[in-house]
Amino acid sequence: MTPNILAIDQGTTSSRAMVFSASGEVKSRAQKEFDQHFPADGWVEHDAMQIWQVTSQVCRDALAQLAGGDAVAGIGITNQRETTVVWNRTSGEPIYPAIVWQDRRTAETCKAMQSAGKEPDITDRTGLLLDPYFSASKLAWILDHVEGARQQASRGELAFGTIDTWLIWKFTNGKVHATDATNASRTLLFNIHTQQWDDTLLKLFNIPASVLPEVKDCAADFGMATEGLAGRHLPIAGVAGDQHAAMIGQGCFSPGMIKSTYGTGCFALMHTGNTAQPSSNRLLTTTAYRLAGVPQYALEGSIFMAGATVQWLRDKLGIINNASDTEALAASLPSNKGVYLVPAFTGLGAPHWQPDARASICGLTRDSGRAEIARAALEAVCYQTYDLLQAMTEDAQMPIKTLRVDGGMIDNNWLLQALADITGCSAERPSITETTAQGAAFLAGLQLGIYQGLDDITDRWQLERLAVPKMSEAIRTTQLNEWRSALNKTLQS
Ligand SMILES: Nc1ncnc2c1ncn2[C@@H]1O[C@H](COP(=O)(O)OP(=O)(O)O)[C@@H](O)[C@H]1O
Ligand SMILES: O=P(O)(O)OC[C@H](O)CO
Repeated sequence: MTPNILAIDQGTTSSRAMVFSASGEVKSRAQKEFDQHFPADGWVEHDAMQIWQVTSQVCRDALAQLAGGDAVAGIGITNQRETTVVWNRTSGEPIYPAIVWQDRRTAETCKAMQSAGKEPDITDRTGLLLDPYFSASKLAWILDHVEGARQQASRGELAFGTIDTWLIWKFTNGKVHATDATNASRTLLFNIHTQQWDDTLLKLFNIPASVLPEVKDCAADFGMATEGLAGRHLPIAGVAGDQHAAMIGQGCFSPGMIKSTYGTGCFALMHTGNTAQPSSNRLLTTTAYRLAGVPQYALEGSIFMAGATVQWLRDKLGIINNASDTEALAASLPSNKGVYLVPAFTGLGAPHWQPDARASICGLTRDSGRAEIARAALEAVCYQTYDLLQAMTEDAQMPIKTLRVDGGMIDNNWLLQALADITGCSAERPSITETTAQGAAFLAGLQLGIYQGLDDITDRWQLERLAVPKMSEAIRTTQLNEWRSALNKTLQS
């Protein structure tokens, strides 16, 4: 019997379930969006119960599409990271909506802690910055704002989790309260060097240890899923945050390998080996993955608006009908004609971390039209990637070995080539671009003995298209200088 694996990719806007065969082909898939709630300026919430219902529904749908003889050996879970859920251990009901990673309600708390000089020590322990993005201040907010929550927590009645932990709890009917080392690494409560919850950080954020889940390897026994699967019982055997799972799916297992995902935003991670490399460029240091108790580390940089800028062209400017229209528009021009779009719509992420910066378009003339703007939107992603790669190679003190790309935006062949041209680095697109779900399936497969080790996974990675840099050095330098000038104007305004 061929063993298949059910991979769950619980993202920010939708839940996906995909069944992969042992050789890595997609046998079935189902996807469903869920509601986004914006109750106040800068607040973003999800209904954790709805996430559970939608996620278990897509699992049932993907399983129902399988042929009668298709056996499923187990489940891998990957998820939007940092999003924070607190629930009652007895009722299994959340005590407050999930506070999403994008939520900024704790900005003032973080600023006050920064002013009190707390950030350097926190960064040393966690590899992260003192920012509302991460879970700790969100968790403290829930405990402080839901009536009676602190008392319930002190009686051991509450559980905290990121979305992986919440789903594991629901699938196992409250039998397992666990997370993996990558998700734990995004909470600001986990020491990435000792790979344990850190008492100093718990004290600093006023978090009782009683709410925390057990931290396991990415390939481990996370219990038996007995709920939500229409009567099936399947072991949960692999868990990783989505960007970390994409590293696994892209086979980035040695220092200098980078995976960069271009969806709504862009997240680039560079493997840096078995020591956590601190950043002097305000990149994040994080656990890339942990197998058999041994952590591997990565440097991470994020761009807030990648495909989201293309959505803006479609939904707000109305200059394209579909995201894919940008490809022909960009290709229709012989050059960018000096037009640059700095997509700081929600501030700028790494390495700038300027939450108050706002977007701009520079270099417009009477002659400029939709093609110039569409091209500038695509090029912006390439310049920002260049900036991240520069910061990464400087921090890691190692050259780039490979740049593997994925995500919905990278279907765009013009963008793929521009990425190689502007970064000066060959960009590799794999045949299966659902690398996040595939990574979760690989992790479960490792635990279940379907794969014997990482070499098995490396062997399964297949190149679909390679973009080699072709742009002349002179044009590249000019464009990078003009980008820098547009960026500086934006940062100074
Ligand atoms: N051919 C294309 N060219 C440019 N952008 C695209 C293209 N196809 C999709 N996108 C963009 O990619 C994003 C969708 O990618 P996806 O990986 O599904 O994102 P996410 O997982 O973050 O929801 C959208 O923001 C869309 O605008
Ligand atoms: O759900 P995505 O793909 O937008 O990813 C979200 C990230 O994990 C947030 O850190």
